[in-house]
Amino acid sequence: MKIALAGNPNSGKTTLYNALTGKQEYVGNWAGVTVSKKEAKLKESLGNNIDIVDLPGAYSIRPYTSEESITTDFIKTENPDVIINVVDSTNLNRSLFFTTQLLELNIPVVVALNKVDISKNVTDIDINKLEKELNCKVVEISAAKNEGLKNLIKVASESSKLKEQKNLFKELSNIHNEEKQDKKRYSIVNNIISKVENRIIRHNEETLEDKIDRFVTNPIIGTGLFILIMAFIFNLSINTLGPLVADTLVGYIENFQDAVSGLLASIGTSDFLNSLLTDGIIGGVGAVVGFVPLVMVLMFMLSLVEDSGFMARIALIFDPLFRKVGLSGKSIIPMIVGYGCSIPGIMATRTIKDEKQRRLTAMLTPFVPCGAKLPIIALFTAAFFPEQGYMFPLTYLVAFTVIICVGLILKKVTGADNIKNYFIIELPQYRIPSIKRAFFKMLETGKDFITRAGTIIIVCNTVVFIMSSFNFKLQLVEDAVNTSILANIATPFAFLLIPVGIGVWQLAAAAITGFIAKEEVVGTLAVVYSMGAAINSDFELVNAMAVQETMAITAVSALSFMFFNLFTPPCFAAIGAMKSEMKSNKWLLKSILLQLSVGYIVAMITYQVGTILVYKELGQGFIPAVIILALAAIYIVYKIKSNKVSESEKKVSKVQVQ
Ligand SMILES: Nc1nc2c(ncn2[C@@H]2O[C@H](COP(=O)(O)OP(=O)(O)OP(=O)(O)O)[C@@H](O)[C@H]2O)c(=O)[nH]1
Ligand SMILES: [Mg+2]
Repeated sequence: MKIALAGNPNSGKTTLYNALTGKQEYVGNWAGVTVSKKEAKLKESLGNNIDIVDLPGAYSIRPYTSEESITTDFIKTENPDVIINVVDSTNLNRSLFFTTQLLELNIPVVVALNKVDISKNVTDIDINKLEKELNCKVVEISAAKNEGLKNLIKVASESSKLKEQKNLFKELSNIHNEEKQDKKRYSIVNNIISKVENRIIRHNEETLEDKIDRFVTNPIIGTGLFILIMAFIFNLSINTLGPLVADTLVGYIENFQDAVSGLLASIGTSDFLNSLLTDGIIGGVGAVVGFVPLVMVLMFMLSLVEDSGFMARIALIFDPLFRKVGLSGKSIIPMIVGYGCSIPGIMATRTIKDEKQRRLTAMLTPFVPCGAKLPIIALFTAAFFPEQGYMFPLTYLVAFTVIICVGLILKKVTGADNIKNYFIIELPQYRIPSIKRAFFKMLETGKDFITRAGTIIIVCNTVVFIMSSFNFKLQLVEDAVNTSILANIATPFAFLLIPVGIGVWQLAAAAITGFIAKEEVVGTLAVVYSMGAAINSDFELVNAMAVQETMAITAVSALSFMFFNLFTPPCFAAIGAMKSEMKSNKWLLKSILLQLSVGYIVAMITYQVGTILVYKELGQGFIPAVIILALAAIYIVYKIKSNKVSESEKKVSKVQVQ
């Protein structure tokens, strides 16, 4: 038997799905979290041979956004045996519109009145009357508290056997004008509500929550609060709790490295094999894994903030700003999700209706520093700016500025400013965040990171180590690494990076491997500079002096290298996600070119301007840098001009048609 979970966004379908199947799918306290359907078996303790399908939230059977159409398509084509319509009981009024539509599909429907744990003190719903009005079973549950689930499954199984569920709303489908039909439907819903619901707190009464919201959604207070919370979170994960855990872990890794090295020496393996294993693999992977605790602490904290309902308010505050750059407030949700990993972030763009805005958001989302970029930021800020604790959060602020500036340029270049859109985000209820959920999310992030370290990073590091140990004649190059295969391949790229201030083959090699996986930037640096012990165990993140000495670049170059890695195209996997979401090779190519140029130019400006300001001299490749910048400026101006011309041509041709 197949049960589909359908309902409005944020009604708790995924929470129910997780409770029924034992899965840990992403639950967020805002609308539009689930963007593709998920399917799994019901837990044995609740029943046998039942498949549960979780669907993206929808307000209507007639789809308005691409993830809503997944829901409609699924229900129409896959014929589930029964639909559980998950309804947020604190918001019955809005939910029933969709319920009445589901009831017209000739598939048995059971209404699961969810969140009864919190709705009892705002509203009183007469279940029996509601069942009569809708002519379907209504079951009270709390997905979050695991209440009423057994009964729900029992009722759903019984209902699935119903051959015919008499539909009380047939007359509606006879109204062919959509607008009229919707109006009629609203009036029917309102009529039902007036009979079954007795709200203790009326919709138009100001609750405590409303009062808090008036305060929090004030742009200045909200932004200030956001910055404070973020600063606290960053501080905790980068300066205190994170390093404390990282320290212990790095201690273990170092002991392991020594043990393996001792063991190999006692067996008498060759020097090369010994150093491949200890420096190349354990050292390189260890350099990456050492940062996992930071990422985990960060994810834990962000998940708590998300769950409290605060992030949805932030989206609302930033809406006007995002709108100015041709995006919508909805664009901020992919970007918040993108903190963890760009891939789900890019997928979350599906909730954006307008195709162009959707693609633009997918283009910009990878500029948000994802979890895999965190080791790069942590390493470089800690090694080159050990006294300037603000450098870490500042990096995120730079990323935000880059997004806004690039968005603005894109808007001018593509003419996306002509799009009118309305931002509807439901403000979810505030609540005490779930430690358990945050904990699971943290574990999952850690697991992902370690899995990647154990697969792709090991492979990359082995290849990098071998390539940096041999020359093209396959001779070991021991002391003259500058003649290694890796050095030979990376040198031409390093040449291109001279105006960026990072024209050394080691850095070029690290940046190239970063396209495979961003963690590998740190992994490669650990190999090419043999600095497995970059993260030391003396209660500070990295051994700043040691790193500065081995890398021998200026602080300004280090910053430029960091920006280059943050803003050039993301890893292969994220590029794949961009490809599948944009559904156009032309757009994909444009995005990659855009990201390459943005990364290059931001890093170049940082280096050239920084060198003049800090060291009072001209940076390397100053002249080429000026030329590149001038060309870029000319190109942008040209594009904007030609866009304006084509806009006015369009207007002219419209007039002619009329
Ligand atoms: N108090 C309470 N909160 C709940 C309950 N069920 C779900 N929630 C919360 O409601 C919010 C939305 O839950 P989700 O399961 O992500 O909602 P969804 O319907 O899958 O949302 P979309 O995927 O956006 O369509 C989360 O913050 C949940 O923790 C419940 O029974 N009680
Ligand atoms: Mg969901």
